[in-house]
Amino acid sequence: MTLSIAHERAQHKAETLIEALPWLAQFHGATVVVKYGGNAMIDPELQRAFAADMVFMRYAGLKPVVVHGGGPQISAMLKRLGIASEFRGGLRVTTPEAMDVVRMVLVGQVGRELVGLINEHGPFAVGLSGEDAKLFTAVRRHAYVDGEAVDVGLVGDVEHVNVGAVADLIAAGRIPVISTVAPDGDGVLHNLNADTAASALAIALEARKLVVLTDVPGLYTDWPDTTSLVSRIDTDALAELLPRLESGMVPKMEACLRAVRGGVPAAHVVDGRVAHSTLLEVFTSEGFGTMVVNP
Ligand SMILES: Nc1ncnc2c1ncn2[C@@H]1O[C@H](COP(=O)(O)OP(=O)(O)O)[C@@H](O)[C@H]1O
Ligand SMILES: CC(=O)N[C@@H](CCC(=O)OP(=O)(O)O)C(=O)O
Repeated sequence: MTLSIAHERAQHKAETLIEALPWLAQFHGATVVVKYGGNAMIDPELQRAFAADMVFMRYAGLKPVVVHGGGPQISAMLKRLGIASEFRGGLRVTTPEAMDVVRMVLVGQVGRELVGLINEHGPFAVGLSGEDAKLFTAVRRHAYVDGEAVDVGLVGDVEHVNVGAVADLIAAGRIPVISTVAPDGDGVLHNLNADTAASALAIALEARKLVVLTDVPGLYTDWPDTTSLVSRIDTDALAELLPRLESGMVPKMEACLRAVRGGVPAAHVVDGRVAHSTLLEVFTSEGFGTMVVNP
């Protein structure tokens, strides 16, 4: 390699590092809630990149909190066990038998794997479920299909968030990794949609950002027309668009809307198929994906 090429490469690396400076200054000390899901949770290389991003954020002085999904893993385990499973209005119909499997997979498998990947970098990640230290209290909810309320069994919304245990872990420099099952007021365990739970937690923690990983570049206002991808949308425009969105995006965009209306300054949907998508969103000037903000 000639000296000029080596200099050029070094210069490029320095430019990339220095581009992060204003974002490091802006977000130092900020709590960022990240919903981990989609391909980033299935592909081993993307899994490792995600774990590294959380540790990078932590060393950069931010306070990442991870809420993970696991829908595909739950479906696979239910199938292996011969337990029928279906979704209604974007929510899994959850019988008591299925609930046991949801808890086993989310808390005992998906959560554990992510904790292990993060902890390859040091003693950072601690796994919790909504049951731990009463983190979440669930209230049973219905799904809506063509405007009609339908019973989907042990499925809950977050009624109350008790941030104590998560705040303690953050204060101790840990990275909380949260699985979204939670008891209702009577102690009966419910299955929570992970996007919804991430949003409730971001509000309760007064997070500066909610970042939701998905398998598309962002929100399309006219799905699947690829020219309709938006980089920024305000909550009024999003609320107006929401009834016209298709099922996959509904819980995600509802979660972003609720978070921003609940006081989180910005919520982002980013493409988890791109390695290090969370870092790109937080530390680069272009941003990444779709950002939801107040009008
Ligand atoms: N308006 C839209 N903008 C973007 N994606 C959409 C839209 N409408 C439907 N989708 C679909 O929603 C999917 C994301 O939802 P889902 O698969 O439930 O997410 P995840 O598995 O990441 O939690 C996208 O992969 C896309 O196929
Ligand atoms: C009520 C409900 O549907 N719960 C989800 C919980 C997991 C989740 O939300 O995972 P993703 O983010 O990967 O979709 C389920 O049982 O699949």
